[in-house]
Amino acid sequence: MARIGIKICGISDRASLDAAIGAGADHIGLVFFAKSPRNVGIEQAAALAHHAAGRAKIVGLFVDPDADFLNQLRQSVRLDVIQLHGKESPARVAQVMAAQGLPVWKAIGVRKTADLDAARAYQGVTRVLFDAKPPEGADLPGGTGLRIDWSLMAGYRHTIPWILAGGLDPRNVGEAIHATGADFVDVSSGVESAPGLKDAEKIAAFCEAVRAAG
Ligand SMILES: O=C(O)c1ccccc1NCC(=O)[C@H](O)[C@H](O)COP(=O)(O)O
Repeated sequence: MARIGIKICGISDRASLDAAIGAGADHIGLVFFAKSPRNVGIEQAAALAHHAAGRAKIVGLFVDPDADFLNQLRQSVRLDVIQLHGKESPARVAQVMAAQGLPVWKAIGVRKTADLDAARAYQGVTRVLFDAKPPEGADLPGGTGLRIDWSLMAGYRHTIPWILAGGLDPRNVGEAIHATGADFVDVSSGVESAPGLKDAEKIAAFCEAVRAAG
C-alpha cells in the first residue's frame, strides 16, 4: 500500500508546525475563519507557510470566502492547496480553482450515504474531504471532533480522490483506515489538549498510528 497522506489541521504556532512535520505529516492546515479557535492572521500564516516551505504542503482552509479575501491573502501567504469548508456550490468551487490556479479540496459533511453521493457533483475538484456533518446551527462547520459512521464508507465506490476527516485521533485512526480504506487522513481536535492548542505527543502518536495502519 502507498504511504497514507496525513494532514494536521489548525496549526497556529511554529512549535506545533515543527512537531507535525517532524512526525511525518505531509500537509499542514491553516484555518482562516474568525470564529475558530484555530484561526490565524495573515502575518502569522505567512510566517508559518514560509517556515514549512519545502517540508510540507500548506492547505489554506476557508469557509465561503469571497474573491477579494482570497486574492489579498495570497499576496502574502504561500499556499499549495485551498480547502473550501463552507456551503460552496460546485460552480463556485470551479470558479475558485480557475481563478486561483491551485488544487482545491472541497469538504463534504457526511451523516448518511446520500451525503457521500453529494460529492459526485464536484467532479473536477482535486479531492473531496469527507468530514462529519455538524448539527444545524453549530458554530463551526469543521474541527468539531464529530466522527463519520465509517460503515457508510466501507466498499463505497468513490469517483473523486478523497480524504477521511472527523473525530479521528491516535486511538481510532487505525480502525478508521481499515474500516474505510482511506489513503489520506486529516485531524484537528484529536491531536489537541484544548481547543486550538496542539499537543506534540498526540501528533506523533497519530502519525505513528497511521503508519502502523498503512
Ligand atoms: O478546525 C477548525 O476550527 C475549522 C473551522 C472551520 C471550518 C473547518 C475547520 N476545520 C477543518 C478541518 O479540516 C478539520 O481538520 C476537520 O474538520 C476535522 O476536524 P476534527 O474532527 O477536529 O479532527
